[in-house]
Amino acid sequence: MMRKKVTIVGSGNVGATAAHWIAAKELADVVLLDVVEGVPQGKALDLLQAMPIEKRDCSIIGTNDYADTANSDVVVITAGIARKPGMSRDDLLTTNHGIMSKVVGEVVKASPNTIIIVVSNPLDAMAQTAFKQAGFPRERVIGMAGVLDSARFRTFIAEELKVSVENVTAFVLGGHGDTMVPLSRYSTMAGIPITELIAPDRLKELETRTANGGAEIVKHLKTGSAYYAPSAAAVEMVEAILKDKKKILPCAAYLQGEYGITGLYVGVPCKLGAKGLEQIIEIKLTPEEQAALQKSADSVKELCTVIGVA
Ligand SMILES: NC(=O)C1=CN([C@@H]2O[C@H](COP(=O)(O)OP(=O)(O)OC[C@H]3O[C@@H](n4cnc5c(N)ncnc54)[C@H](O)[C@@H]3O)[C@@H](O)[C@H]2O)C=CC1
Ligand SMILES: O=C([O-])CC(=O)C(=O)O
Repeated sequence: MMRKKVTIVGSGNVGATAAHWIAAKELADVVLLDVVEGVPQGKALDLLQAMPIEKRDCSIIGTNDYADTANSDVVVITAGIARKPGMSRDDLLTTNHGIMSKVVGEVVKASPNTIIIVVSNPLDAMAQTAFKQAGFPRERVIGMAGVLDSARFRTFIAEELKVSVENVTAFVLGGHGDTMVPLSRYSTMAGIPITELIAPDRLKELETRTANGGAEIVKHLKTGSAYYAPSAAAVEMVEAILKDKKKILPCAAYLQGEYGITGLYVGVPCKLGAKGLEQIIEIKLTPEEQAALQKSADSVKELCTVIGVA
């Protein structure tokens, strides 16, 4: 059987670490691409030389040439600038919009049948940019944010309840920004709703920490933003697609009336399989939850309007 091929555009912190997770899981051959000469080549060669130690067989190449990315099964786009302390993700909008538009044009020429996973920020507006630029059906352009935000929420819940992270499920919906919507009502410990286990005030604190999860790490790092959990989250999506797992994950998807939202990328529960986005799961929301989701969608729309992709 031919191995699958995954291209990662942007070989910085998130991109290179995503390559690391893919290789460690032996999921696919990896092509790391960047505009900077030498960096993708050096990181790819270094990672490749870890394979005998890790007992994994993957080809890993670094390049500046999209010809090497031809016919990728999945392309993960992490190209762009990351924020520093004092910045919001929205401050990256114009620069990353320019980068995303260029990158997607090249990706699509080299791999017209690929599935694109967008990671660059501000996430939902960048997914919308990629979707419009690619001209692909919505099934093949998906944004990564909800898996990360939910993983943060799960981490905090597991710490609070002193249980294994494996026992905790959680959903965070909405745009990947301050207005994201951690859905405590649909989050569980061993199947028990956490709303029955954690007092409302404390739960609110965990939700707020989740919504500020990215900024908390930026404040520590000072030179950039999170990358271990973000890259692991993107790779969970890659794995669900390559293995046709039909896995339900919160992802940014182009809504066409679901949740009362049309023509916009927003984080919702999605089924991922070999075709990419295979289904959007509509869960019943309370009026407060629906209003919070709508508010989040409104802030995504504002950004999309600024860059002309609304
Ligand atoms: N969706 C999410 O949940 C998350 C999104 N991010 C975003 O992901 C992006 C990448 O973050 P990091 O890897 O930490 O940044 P980084 O600065 O370490 O890496 C970005 C890389 O993109 C490359 N690049 C810039 N323009 C390019 C182009 N035209 N073509 C190819 N490569 C290009 C740069 O040379 C650099 O190597 C940022 O926008 C960040 O905000 C980061 C974490 C989570
Ligand atoms: O905070 C950032 O800028 C990077 C990101 O999206 C996250 O870690 O959630």
